[in-house]
Amino acid sequence: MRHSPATMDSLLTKPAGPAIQQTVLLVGPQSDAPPGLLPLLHSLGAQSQHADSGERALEILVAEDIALVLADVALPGMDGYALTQWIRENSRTRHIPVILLSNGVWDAAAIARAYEAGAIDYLGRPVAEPVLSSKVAVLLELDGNRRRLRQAISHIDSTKAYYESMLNAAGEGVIGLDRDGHMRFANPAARLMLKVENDQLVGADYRMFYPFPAGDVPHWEHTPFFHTLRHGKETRIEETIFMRHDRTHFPVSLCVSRLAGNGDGLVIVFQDISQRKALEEALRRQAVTDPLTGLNNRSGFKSAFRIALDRARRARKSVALMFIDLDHFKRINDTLGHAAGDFLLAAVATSIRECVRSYDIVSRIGGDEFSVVLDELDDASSAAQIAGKILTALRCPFRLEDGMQVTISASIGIASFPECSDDVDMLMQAAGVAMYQAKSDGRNLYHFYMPEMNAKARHRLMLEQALRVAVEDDGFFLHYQPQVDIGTGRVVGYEALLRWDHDRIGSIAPSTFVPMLEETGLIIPMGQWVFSTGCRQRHAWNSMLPEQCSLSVNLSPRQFADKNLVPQIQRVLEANQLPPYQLEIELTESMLMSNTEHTRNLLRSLKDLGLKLSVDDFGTGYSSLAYLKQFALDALKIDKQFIDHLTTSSKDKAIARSIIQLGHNLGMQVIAEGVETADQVETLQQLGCDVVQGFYFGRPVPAGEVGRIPQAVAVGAQ
Ligand SMILES: Nc1nc2c(ncn2[C@@H]2O[C@H](COP(=O)(O)OP(=O)(O)OP(=O)(O)O)[C@@H](O)[C@H]2O)c(=O)[nH]1
Repeated sequence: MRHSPATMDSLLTKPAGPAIQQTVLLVGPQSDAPPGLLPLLHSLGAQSQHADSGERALEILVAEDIALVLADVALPGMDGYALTQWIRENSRTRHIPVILLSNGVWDAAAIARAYEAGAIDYLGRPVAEPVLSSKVAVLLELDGNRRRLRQAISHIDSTKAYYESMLNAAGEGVIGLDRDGHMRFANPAARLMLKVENDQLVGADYRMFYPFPAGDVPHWEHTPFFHTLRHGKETRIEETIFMRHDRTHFPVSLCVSRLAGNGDGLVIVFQDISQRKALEEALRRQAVTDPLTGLNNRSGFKSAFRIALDRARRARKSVALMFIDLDHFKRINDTLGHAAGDFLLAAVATSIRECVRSYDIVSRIGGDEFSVVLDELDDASSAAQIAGKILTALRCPFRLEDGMQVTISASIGIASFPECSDDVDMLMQAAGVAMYQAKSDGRNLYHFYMPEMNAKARHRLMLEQALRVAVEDDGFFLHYQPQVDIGTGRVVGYEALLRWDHDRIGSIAPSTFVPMLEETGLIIPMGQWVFSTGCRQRHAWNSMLPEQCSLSVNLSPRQFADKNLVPQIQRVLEANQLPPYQLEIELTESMLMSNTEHTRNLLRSLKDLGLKLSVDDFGTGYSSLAYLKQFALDALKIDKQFIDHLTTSSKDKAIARSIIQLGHNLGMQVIAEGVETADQVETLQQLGCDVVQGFYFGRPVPAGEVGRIPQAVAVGAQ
């Protein structure tokens, strides 16, 4: 280790440790101490020890730290020469200066003998006090310097050991570079990370660990290290690459500082950040991957889609975005459980993957929503082929973990670049709109986005929002339409019909808002409202209407599936003291078709309550009639579409006749809906229909106007 002279000087002049204690050993007769010596020692801060023989002197020399020996030549036993020689030959004492004293004459032979033995000087007795003083003072000063130097070296050694142990223990790699970029030092951590031995490293230049792309090796002066050297400013590099001795690379973060002191070199402290980077990468991957299917998640999809669009833009190719939403997936979860749902989602992911090319981007962007980006298409219409292929693949039964087979379908919306838009979000929105169109057109379909869909979608969104407001703010009301006994002309019932008038749009058709209520689930609170409002109203009419006159209320599929339906109806009946036969529930064929335990239990419970049950829109749904014998139903309602052309179409007439006969044969009443003319009434009379309902007898009216409806009318040509 090199030190500047200034540093060395300060080490020598400023004692680094405790004050120096010097002892002078006088060997000879006690009374022969040279005059003035003891006061001199006192003035120099030194002390004395006395030995009257050479052997005793040896004991003291071994035991104590002596600064100077003044020994008589003539001693009992071992003489001064022998003592001096021993001192010189002993490693512990060889540095101690010895001055020999003699009462005799110092002739040439004696002087030669003294020097040969290792004495530093000789004096004859009587000793001249000034001579002795000057020699002792000089020798003690030299000894003092030696001791201070020894202290300083020991201090440096312990400081060095301290820093070395810190460097050795440090987890960070520490490399020392000289001003030309040559390595001077590397701590064990640096050597371990660089996989290099100390002797291979020291003297090698910075390129050993700091790689550059081939052909672009900057001169030392263009490195960040040299920059630090020149400007003295610490440089931190959050991420760069270092090279191991085996030429493999690894990422590091580092800090370069100029060495303190003469600034002749640099110290680089670095950390291997491979683990941190791997963790970051894992987190990044997690952030873009859907753990269930291993596909991109929504955010992974968006960035991959963005890249695909940029590429297509440059290559002037088309990109098609498909939005795939499974149909009625909720049912799978509800009936088979969430775990089966998850299993199916993973199987669907695999199935979709198998329908596309390996480089097409497949993602799961939500619960049961997938997307496919068909990259670099020559023509967007080939997306149609792939959509068809996906629909077919998804229609194939999937086998679940327990061996059970399930069949599903999907609805697909397709939007293409550049036709629809060149913006990621707009394309996603367009594909979503097209997908909803496919859903509302019956599902298991694909649709390409068309601009007019957007307006429709916006309109629908607006309506949906208005619908929510109306549900909360009591924006709905009921109208009541009379049902007339075709034989007597008496009003035998009223059908409660839900109505909605929007402030700005005006009256909105039930065919528009009822499916929306159903889809949004708002039908549950609305259905409840219809029951309680209708029943309250029916109760209020008690004095005005005959006791047998019933109120019919339509039930939606969601209400039908609602477990709370029966207790709710029961509560409403009780709250309004309504006898159950005054309430008729209108069901649709599709509800009755699902011959599940739930359906059977529900219908049984409704019947047990004493309610009347009728089948609405009969003849428009499924062709199976098996359910008619399964359940105890009270009435069939012939759909308006068979009534409209009843008098002109022999087929419609035949259908109406068949329905009436079927109903009667099964012990049910038959009600004709949408009756608008006297001819229709007459025909229905001829066919034996029981009850008629339609504009001919009265439009649906608010509750307040029901009182004005005559309770008996003339029916047809009686
Ligand atoms: N098993 C499972 N189900 C999920 C997951 N994420 C969402 N879902 C369910 O997927 C269903 C998605 O339903 P929707 O798409 O709204 O409706 P749907 O029943 O598919 O009906 P349509 O889309 O109108 O044909 C909901 O019931 C969600 O609870 C999931 O990670 N695992």
